[in-house]
Amino acid sequence: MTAQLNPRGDVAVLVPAAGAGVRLGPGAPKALRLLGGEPLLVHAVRRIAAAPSVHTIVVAAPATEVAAVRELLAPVAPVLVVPGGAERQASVAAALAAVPPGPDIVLVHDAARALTPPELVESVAGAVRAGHHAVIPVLPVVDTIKEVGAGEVVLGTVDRSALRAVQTPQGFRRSVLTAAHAAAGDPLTDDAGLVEKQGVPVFCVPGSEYALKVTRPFDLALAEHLLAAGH
Ligand SMILES: Nc1ccn([C@@H]2O[C@H](COP(=O)(O)OP(=O)(O)OP(=O)(O)O)[C@@H](O)[C@H]2O)c(=O)n1
Ligand SMILES: C[C@](O)(CO)[C@H](O)COP(=O)(O)O
Repeated sequence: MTAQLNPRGDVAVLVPAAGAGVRLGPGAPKALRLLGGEPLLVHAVRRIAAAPSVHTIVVAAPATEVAAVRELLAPVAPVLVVPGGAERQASVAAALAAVPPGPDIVLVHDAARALTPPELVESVAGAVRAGHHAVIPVLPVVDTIKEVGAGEVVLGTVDRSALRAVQTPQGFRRSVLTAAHAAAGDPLTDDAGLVEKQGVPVFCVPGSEYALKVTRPFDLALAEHLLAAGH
């Protein structure tokens, strides 16, 4: 099977899926844990593949699970699978290195955001296509945010009007993401952070509540409800 989805598409999506899922508790690597009877990664890839602009999907799998992940995803969508690294950033770099010639837009999307709608993939890619070299989906921060010091004593209340909670997929001109990873130092938690360090402006688009990251057991329970409700 070719690893290409839409040959006219201009978007490659990298899916870091090599994390352990420590915060979710003991079990299989998080991307392989079940949501509605199917691994999180299957849900994520199915939704990415439904986005019409997507040309190629590259999954960074846990190193010991590469063959199993290829087999798992074969009936879902044509994908390339590479071994991930010890940090998310290394997993993204490995997937980026495997993108074939062609796509000029690269999105990076956590397998853990399993219910992300295809429309968000399209809106992030569309903003890159429109001229923004780096694009992130964001949500407003809904809670009051406190800065806390030693002994759990509040130091102050943070002005949250300028704060945003950041999701994936994050989208980039391919050359911009490649240069940012080539220059990367200590691992950061997201790719936009690397691009910011290069002085490239990062543009925000509205995120989606359904793009929640399954991080803790509560998130998985919430995702189960959303899936059962048809998302
Ligand atoms: N070495 C790593 C670490 C993380 N990821 C991926 O990056 C995404 C976001 O990471 P997170 O949700 O924090 O996953 P984990 O690192 O698995 O979580 P934890 O810190 O609880 O172990 C996930 O899809 C995860 O599989 C990865 O590909 N390679
Ligand atoms: C990339 C990310 O999902 C954006 O919210 C997030 O930064 C991943 O961070 P984590 O600490 O590895 O969950």
